[in-house]
Amino acid sequence: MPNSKAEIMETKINHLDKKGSGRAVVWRDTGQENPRKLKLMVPKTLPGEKVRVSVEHPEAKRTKGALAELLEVHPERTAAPCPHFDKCGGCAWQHWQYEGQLKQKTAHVKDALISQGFNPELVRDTIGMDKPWHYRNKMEFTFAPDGSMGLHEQGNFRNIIPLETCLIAGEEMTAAVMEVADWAKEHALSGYVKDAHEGLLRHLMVRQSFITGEIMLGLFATEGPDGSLAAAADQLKKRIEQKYPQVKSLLWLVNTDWADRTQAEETHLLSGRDFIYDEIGGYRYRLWFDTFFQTNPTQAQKLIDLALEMGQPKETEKMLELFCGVGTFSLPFASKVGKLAGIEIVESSIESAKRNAADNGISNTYFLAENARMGIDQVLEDLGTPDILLLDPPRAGAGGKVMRKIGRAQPRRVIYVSCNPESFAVDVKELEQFGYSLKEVQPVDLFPHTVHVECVAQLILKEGN
Ligand SMILES: C[S@@+](CC[C@H](N)C(=O)[O-])C[C@H]1O[C@@H](n2cnc3c(N)ncnc32)[C@H](O)[C@@H]1O
Repeated sequence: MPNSKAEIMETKINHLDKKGSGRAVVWRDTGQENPRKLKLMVPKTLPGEKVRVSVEHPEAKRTKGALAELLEVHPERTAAPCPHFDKCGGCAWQHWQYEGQLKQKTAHVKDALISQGFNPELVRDTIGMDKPWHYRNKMEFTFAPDGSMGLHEQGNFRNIIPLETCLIAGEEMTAAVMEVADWAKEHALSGYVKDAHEGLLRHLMVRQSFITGEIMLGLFATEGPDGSLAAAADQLKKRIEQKYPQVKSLLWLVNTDWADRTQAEETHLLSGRDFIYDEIGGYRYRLWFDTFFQTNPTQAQKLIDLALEMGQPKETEKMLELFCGVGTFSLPFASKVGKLAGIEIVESSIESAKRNAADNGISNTYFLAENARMGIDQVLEDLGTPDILLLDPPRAGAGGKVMRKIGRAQPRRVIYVSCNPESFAVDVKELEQFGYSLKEVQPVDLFPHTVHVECVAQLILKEGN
């Protein structure tokens, strides 16, 4: 229901924040001697746009405004093609022509480097996608209390928008997901209610290999598929097997935890095997439901190619890789260097990395399940000074301690793959004191229509070090 206290205000969008929403300032006349400053966050707007905004809490110092009318329009504004765009929290920028999004991502990386005193000329233009739609090979949908399924509403995480389509998910995946949604509706199965900690269905995870075509469906529920649920589960199995033969793994996963994560205490295999095969760069990978794998395989291939181009691996060289996951960068590099050691904190990913190396006939690798900060000393002792060091840390970055250990180890070339320009800039700054210079930074767009940007960067040890 619209708030009767809501005020309509006119303002101009100054800039975009980290989540891709417009930011503006309004000086409100409150009848007092001085007007009051109100900082506004206005989603789905673009820099420079003049807008009329509806503000539900005008008395606050900072709050959110809903776009009511566009008075002056950004030249790169376009009609968002997805019917869910206005509400869905999945995409921030479908209303911005793709070229504009890419320019913004390049500027974001440059700003992060400038903040640490680097030359922004080192940053190349962001590499985009030829077709920036249906690029995601993995999605997680949530069940609402009434058993309908969809994506979280922007700014109102508890609200679920029932799914009709998703323009960033692989098309075949969405069709299989809709089949599960119909099945849940026909059996009148309840969705989980977080506050009351009751209800049955929580999430549906879907992943597909765009190369092998294999699909995995993982249904997260608070009870197992037995007793009163056995018949419904059996029907789901038959339905999926008949209509979607490309689903090679259908899992019923039990999660009774209060935490709303896609984790499982019990795994029940309804159909197929408990993993699917995927491929990237000609290497084959087994993916279980909880395996981290690059979600945009087309662009991930570009990251790998860039890392190889910058790293120039040679047969006689030794390499150390930190945060190696299941080996997405390790396998292509291992086939070019003499020896490769990889460190990763998640034990199951390291088990996968070992198996993936073996499945692909690669035998010059050594993988260690350990925190990078601790594991690096151990591996350096065995390996000696690596010629190449590649790191691909999570969003928080590698951190000062790890970076200083890298600096002291003195590898000749460092390749940094990053998903967060800010933590990347802080991390690489640490290496300057050890004689490294940043050579180039190549942003790559792995998540079109969102604010995220990845980078591959090369640092080299200056002569005389
Ligand atoms: C951005 S992912 C990169 C994975 C891999 N390079 C890939 O492309 O699949 C970051 C990885 O770092 C791992 N990780 C997070 N914290 C870590 C730590 N302290 N030490 C080692 N690995 C860590 C995560 O489990 C994850 O696999």
